[in-house]
Amino acid sequence: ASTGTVAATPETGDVEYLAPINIGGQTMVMDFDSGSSDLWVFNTQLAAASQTGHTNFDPSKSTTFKLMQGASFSISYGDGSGAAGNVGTDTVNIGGATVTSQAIELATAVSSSFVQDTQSNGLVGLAYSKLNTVKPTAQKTFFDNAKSSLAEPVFTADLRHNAVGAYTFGAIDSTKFNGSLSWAAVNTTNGFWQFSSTKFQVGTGAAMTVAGGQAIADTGTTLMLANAAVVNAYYSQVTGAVNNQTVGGVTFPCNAQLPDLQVDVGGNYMAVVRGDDINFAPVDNAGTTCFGGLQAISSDLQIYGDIMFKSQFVAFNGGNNTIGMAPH
Ligand SMILES: N[C@H]1[C@H](O)[C@@H](Sc2ccccc2)[C@@H]2OC[C@H]1O2
Repeated sequence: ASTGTVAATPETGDVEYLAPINIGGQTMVMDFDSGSSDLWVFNTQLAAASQTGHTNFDPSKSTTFKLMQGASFSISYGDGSGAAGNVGTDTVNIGGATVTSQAIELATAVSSSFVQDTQSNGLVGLAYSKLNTVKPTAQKTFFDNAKSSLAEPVFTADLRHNAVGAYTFGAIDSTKFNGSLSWAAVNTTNGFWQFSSTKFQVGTGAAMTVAGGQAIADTGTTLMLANAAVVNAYYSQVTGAVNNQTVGGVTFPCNAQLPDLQVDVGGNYMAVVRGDDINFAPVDNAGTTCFGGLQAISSDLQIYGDIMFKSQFVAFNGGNNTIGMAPH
């Protein structure tokens, strides 16, 4: 039984968290994404202009790479970005956890936001394999393939504000969080790490309820996207907060005192998201106006992204489909 741990390094401004994987002897720094289920890479098939600035996997240099005849992928993400291409298999090693025949999706087209993001050379999808986009046959995620050989059928995300954290496969390091993990049931119907989240509390204020509220834990989303009623209640407590359509969301004075936000996870745990972490980044050069890390989403499915992960250590249990959280 194996385990594997890799450093999770934030891009400047905590925009995303990157970690190295080894594919057929080549190290690729990747964006680990618990909100999708494709492992795709920048590679030597891409147009030269798209390859510029990236590490490009070269299948011809891997003695273990095999093309998957007739297979292709095409993925679109929540933010409108996307990638498409063909598919092969190779040995993938993430910090010591190894899968010998992992589907590697080789992009032949990627959207501009990926090309511009030169720190990232692809995504490692860690949601449920039912979301995988490979045709004619959907492929398993690295975690799904590795699960049976891991010491425990789990992976964990220990993401930090402006500091190096870790992704671990096969073990839960209890020195990385305070107290004990609170576990919630995962609803796997949509293929996400989805749980009920219906209760909220802004600072020490009154608790509020969003009937039927659901959320997903998504390491690939930078911010925290919650129900508009919750977001409005939160920013009603922040002097100078305005919904700034030009900038694309709520801003406030950078010196604002931001309350903590508590969100329930699975009905029996209130996860505290630190107010400081909800001050995401300045929008002006003078650094007087800041953009909120908590923003409204119109869909019923809330997306708890890196803003939440900076306050909460998260364990994903693929053995019993539960999600564990504890403050860190
Ligand atoms: N699960 C997330 C995914 O990882 C990113 S893909 C991505 C796009 C551009 C830059 C970096 C990553 C996208 O935003 C939210 C959702 O879709």
